[in-house]
Amino acid sequence: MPKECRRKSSKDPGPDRARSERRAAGKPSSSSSVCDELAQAAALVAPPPAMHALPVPQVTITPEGGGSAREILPEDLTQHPVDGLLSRKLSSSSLSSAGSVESEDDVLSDNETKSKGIVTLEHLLDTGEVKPWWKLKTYIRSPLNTIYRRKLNWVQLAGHKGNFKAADEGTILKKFSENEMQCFEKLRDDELRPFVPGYHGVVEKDGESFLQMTDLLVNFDHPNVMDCKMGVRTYLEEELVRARERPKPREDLYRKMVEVDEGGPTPEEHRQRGVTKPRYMQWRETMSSTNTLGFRIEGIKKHDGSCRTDFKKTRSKQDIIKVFKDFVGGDASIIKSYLHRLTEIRQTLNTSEFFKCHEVIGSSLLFIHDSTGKAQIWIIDFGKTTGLPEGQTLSHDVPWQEGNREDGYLWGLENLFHMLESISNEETGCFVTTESDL
Ligand SMILES: O=P(O)(O)O[C@H]1[C@H](O)[C@@H](OP(=O)(O)O)[C@H](OP(=O)(O)O)[C@@H](OP(=O)(O)O)[C@H]1O
Ligand SMILES: Nc1ncnc2c1ncn2[C@@H]1O[C@H](COP(=O)(O)OP(=O)(O)O)[C@@H](O)[C@H]1O
Repeated sequence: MPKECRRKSSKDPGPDRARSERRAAGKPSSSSSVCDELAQAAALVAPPPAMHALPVPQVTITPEGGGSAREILPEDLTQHPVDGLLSRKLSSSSLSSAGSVESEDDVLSDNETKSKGIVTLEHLLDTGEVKPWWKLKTYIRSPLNTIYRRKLNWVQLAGHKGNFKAADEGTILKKFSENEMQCFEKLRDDELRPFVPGYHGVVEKDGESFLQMTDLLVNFDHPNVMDCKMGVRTYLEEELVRARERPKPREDLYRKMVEVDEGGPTPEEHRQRGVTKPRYMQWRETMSSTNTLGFRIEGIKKHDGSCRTDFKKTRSKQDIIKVFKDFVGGDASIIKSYLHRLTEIRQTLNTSEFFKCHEVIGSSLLFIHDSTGKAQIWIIDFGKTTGLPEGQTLSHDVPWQEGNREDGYLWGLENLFHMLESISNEETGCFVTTESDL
């Protein structure tokens, strides 16, 4: 897949390229136009079967995005990085929530590139309409615009910092990605439409392009949010090929690996102080439940404002069940609602034309519920979801082998479903939830 098909700001085509691509496609571009183990260096192996926030890292979402990762260039190296060989390992995502106006001074920032908590989004669009503050749930428009810039408190438990902006009420802006835009456009006519965020087109602001979409948290009151990244693989086959042909060990990924597991890098990688992207992603997959269950927990934000993103080593079924139970506060009815929604999603995925002919990599299921009992699950993040060549389809539930482009999405969904089902059964004593109950 070409570089422009990727979602992160650092890999995206950039505003100029994006603009000219849209121009070429005859699309409008005015600001009003509704216009991301332990592998030795060895061969690949198929995978086995209004916030009262507690202290969490705060960051300011800026148009520039997070810091860019420095790749170690071949000229930096004295030795060939990983002998051109790669093995299996794994990757992440993000979360959001409603909030209030803050002054510029209230906003903290840090140096990480990955978001892991409550963030403050800068408001980019202004319709000029002013509503009384008591009518505004998601954010408050301050009349003292010159003193306070409108900001939206949000929770982004994973994914890249700088990827989101606040927009008109009920919507958010995500940094433009050609790939994700194409997915949203195709999803408009697909059966999956009710399960993905509403797409409102591309918006250009201050020389940058964004995808405008519905803020899924807007109708929740102090929502609990969980991001589960789906699938057995979190990187594209092309990333593997590229790393094999031209390995670029990265120091930032090496550091992230060492932070979790000092023994993660091979002696060679320790010497280089760098690991390649697929190597890192495969390692992440193996450390977490991606390889063994086809999904993993990325982050959680609870109604009390507390956030957790330390799930890199959450791998066993028991640990995941514990996290889910804590997430729903032991409320069996929430689990039942989630099971119901998962059943609908599963049924729809089985008939969706879009799903049939796309490799779905790095996409997440966003679980949201609040104290009213409302519980929803949404399919988000299509930055690395890629169309297959004409006539090719995927089954999404067979093991991945390089070249078959399988993603293990349905296998993961099945495992996730059964895990929630087992919680439901436990929570309700001898009551057994079956599909006909849902
Ligand atoms: O979760 P951690 O361990 O921080 O690793 C991250 C996630 O896997 C990101 O995926 P996501 O955005 O889905 O969370 C991925 O971005 P891509 O999705 O672009 O692959 C990052 O790659 P780099 O951005 O290349 O560092 C990778 O460093
Ligand atoms: N439409 C949305 N409504 C509410 N929150 C969202 C929406 N889209 C994304 N998010 C939040 O932002 C996070 C990052 O989204 P994602 O699309 O995965 O970004 P990235 O491409 O940077 O990984 C998600 O985990 C979720 O919390």
